[in-house]
Amino acid sequence: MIPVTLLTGFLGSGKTTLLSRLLREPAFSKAAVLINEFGEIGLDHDLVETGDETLIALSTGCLCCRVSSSLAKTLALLEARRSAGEINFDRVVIETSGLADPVPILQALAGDRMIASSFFVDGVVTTVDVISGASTIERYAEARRQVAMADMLLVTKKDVAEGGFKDVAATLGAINQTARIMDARDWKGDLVHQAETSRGVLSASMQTLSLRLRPHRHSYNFSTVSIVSDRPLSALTLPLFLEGLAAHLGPRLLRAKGLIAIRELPEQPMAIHCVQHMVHKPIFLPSWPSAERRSRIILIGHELPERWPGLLLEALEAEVASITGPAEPTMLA
Ligand SMILES: Nc1nc2c(ncn2[C@@H]2O[C@H](COP(=O)(O)OP(=O)(O)OP(=O)(O)O)[C@@H](O)[C@H]2O)c(=O)[nH]1
Repeated sequence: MIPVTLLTGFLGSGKTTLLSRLLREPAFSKAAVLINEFGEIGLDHDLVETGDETLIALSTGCLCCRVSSSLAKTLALLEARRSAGEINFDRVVIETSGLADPVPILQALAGDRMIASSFFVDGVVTTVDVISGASTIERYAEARRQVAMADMLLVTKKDVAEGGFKDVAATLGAINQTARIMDARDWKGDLVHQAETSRGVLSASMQTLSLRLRPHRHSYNFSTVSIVSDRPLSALTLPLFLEGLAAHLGPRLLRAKGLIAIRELPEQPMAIHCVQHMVHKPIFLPSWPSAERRSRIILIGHELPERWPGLLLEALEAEVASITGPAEPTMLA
């Protein structure tokens, strides 16, 4: 039986960062990884380093609403290829989208006979951001369900807000009395369930949860805006763009992330991240992770305007180029 770890947590709470670290731990060095993102275009699979054949981006869309059948098919295919000796993995990690409800995903895993005969869930790991975790839990039912279903609650970004841990831990403990709560940096990948007990424990917690919380339904009409540009952007444009977005969209913007081709450094894409009001420090990757070299920016939130974020980026880029020198012709989609 192959263990499956479900890695969940609200938008921007640190799932991909944790996963990248986890895959360097010996216990996870032969893990197959399935990544699901909310937007139309995915980025996370480009930000995680692992063997190409065992890193699979599940068709974008919310795993809990639309793609649980593709999850079952993907696991079945992985198992068939493993049995045929074509690929090698000894565990699976599923990173859900930040808006996913874990319950329908666990139900899909438990309800499929083929999956249940080859895989078992060894734990639900939920990341919670110490900066915005408590307010997110208050505002979004999705975040509460992710916390309620967890076996491990991993508090992230403690390095940025050391003092917030106790408060977040108290909020988490009030929702889930049985999960371990710890600093994400201290977790080495140990999990709780064994093959023999996994199904019973999980169905008991799913039942308890369904008594406590209303059935799965997203709390808002979440949407995404994708911006794709095939010419490099000026490094100066991006902070202006992110500030402009934050100022105009306020709490409706939950997440912005992107991989950007920078005019000044075209061989090293810049990864940008905004999580609610917080703009994280951009990081230059050493090289492009795949053949796709266009800049891609994804915004996730509710009541997002479809057109003007792209127009804003274009206008700011033109303005910056007028000061710093001309850029190549624009191609924003
Ligand atoms: N300082 C600090 N930053 C962190 C930590 N964990 C994650 N981040 C930053 O938070 C931002 C979002 O992290 P991700 O790992 O992409 O979050 P995610 O949960 O995978 O995001 P989605 O998949 O979009 O839901 C990035 O800029 C990370 O570098 C942490 O422990 N400390």
